[in-house]
Amino acid sequence: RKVSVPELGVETSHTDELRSLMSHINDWGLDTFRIEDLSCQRPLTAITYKIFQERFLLRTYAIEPHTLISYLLTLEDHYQQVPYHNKAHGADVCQSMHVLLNASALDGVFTDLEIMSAIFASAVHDVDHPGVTNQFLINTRNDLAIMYNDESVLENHHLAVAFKLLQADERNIFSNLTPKQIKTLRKMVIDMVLATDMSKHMQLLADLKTMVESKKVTGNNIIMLESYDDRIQVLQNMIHCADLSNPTKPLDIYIKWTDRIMEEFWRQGDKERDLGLEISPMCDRHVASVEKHQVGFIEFIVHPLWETWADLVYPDASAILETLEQNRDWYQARLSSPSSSSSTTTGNLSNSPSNIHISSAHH
Ligand SMILES: CC1(C)CC(=O)N(CC(=O)N2CCC(N3N=C(c4ccc(OC(F)F)c(OC(F)F)c4)[C@H]4CC=CC[C@H]4C3=O)CC2)C(=O)C1
Ligand SMILES: [Mg+2]
Ligand SMILES: [Zn+2]
Repeated sequence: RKVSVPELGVETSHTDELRSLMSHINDWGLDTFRIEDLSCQRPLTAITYKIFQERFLLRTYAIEPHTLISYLLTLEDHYQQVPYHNKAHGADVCQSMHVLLNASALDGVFTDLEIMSAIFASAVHDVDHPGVTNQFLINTRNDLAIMYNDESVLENHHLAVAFKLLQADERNIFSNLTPKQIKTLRKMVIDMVLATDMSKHMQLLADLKTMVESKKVTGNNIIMLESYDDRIQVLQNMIHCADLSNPTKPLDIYIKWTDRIMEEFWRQGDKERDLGLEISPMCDRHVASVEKHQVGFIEFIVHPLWETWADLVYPDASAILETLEQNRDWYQARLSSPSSSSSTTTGNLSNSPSNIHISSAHH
C-alpha cells in the first residue's frame, strides 16, 4: 500500500523556507536551531531524512519512506527535553557527520553500508539522554549504572533504546538488508556510539595520531584503510569529532551550544548540591567561569583532536580548524579583558592567579 509522505519528511507550514535551508545540508555551519523552528520542532527527522535521500540510501537498501519517517519521529520523541543533549544535538551531530564523510580525502573509501551506519549512529547517539553525566549516574547508583555495571552507562543505554525501537515492523528501516549486512551494521553502530564516551577520548586520539604518522594514501591523496580496525577507527574518530564540533561552528551558533551545555551542567550541579555530593567540574552555577572553561575545553580536548583530524584529511578540515582557533581567541579575549563581566564569580577570587583579571571586572 502506498502511504504518502510529506516532501521534506515533516509536516510544516514553512515548506519553502525549510526546503531552501535544507539545500545547505552539505555545508558546515548549517543552523540546526533554525531547522528546529522551521520543521516544527522536528530537526532530527527533517535532517536525517534529507541525508538519507541525498545519499540515495532509501533506494540502495529498499527502505520505505514512511517506515524511515516512522522510525525517525519515534527516535526523535525519545530524545529528552534537556538543555543540551536533546534532539537538536542529535540532528547537529548527524549533519556534521554527513559533512565529514564528504571529505575528498575519504572519497570512495567507505561503502554505502558503512556510510548508512555512520549516519544512523550519529542520529541515535544520545537518544534518551537524561542530562547528567555517567559519573553522576554512578555516584547516585542510578538504575542505568546498575544495568550497565558503571561502564559507558549512557552510551550503552542510547544504543539499547535505538535498536529496541527498530523491533516494531512499522519502524524497521533495515528489514530489507541481508542478515550479514544487519550484523555488520549493528557492530559498526555499537562501536561508533561507544566511542562517544569521553572516557575513551585519550585512547582514541592516541590511536588517531599513530594512524596519521603511518598514513598511506593513493595517488590522488585518498586515504587507504585495509582492515576493519582501521576503518572503524576513522569512523569512531569522525563521530567523536562531530560530537565535539560545537567550537568549530560559526560563533553565534557555538555560543548557543555553550549556553545549553552550561545550563545542563549547572542543573546537574544543583542536584549534586541538594544531594550533598561534591559538585562536578564546571557544574557550579555560583562559581561559573564559562569563558575559562571553553578556553580549557578547546585547549585540552577539542583542538588536539581537530588538529589531528585535519592532518588525516588534509586539506579538507583546514577551514574548520581556522574557525576553531578564531573562536578560541574570541573566548580568550573575553577572559583577559575587563569587560568579561559575563563570567561573574563570587567567593574565591583571590586564590588562583588566573582569576586576578576577572576580579578587575568588578572595579
Ligand atoms: C575543565 C577544563 C579546563 C579541563 C578539563 O578537564 N576539561 C574536560 C572536562 O572537564 N570534561 C571532558 C568533556 C566532558 N563532556 N563535555 C562535553 C561538552 C560539550 C560542549 C561544550 O561546550 C560547547 F562546545 F558547547 C563543553 O564545554 C565544556 F567546557 F564544558 C563540553 C560533551 C562532549 C561529548 C560528550 C558529552 C559531554 C562530555 O562528556 C565534560 C568533562 C574541560 O572541558 C576544561
Ligand atoms: Mg553522548
Ligand atoms: Zn553527543
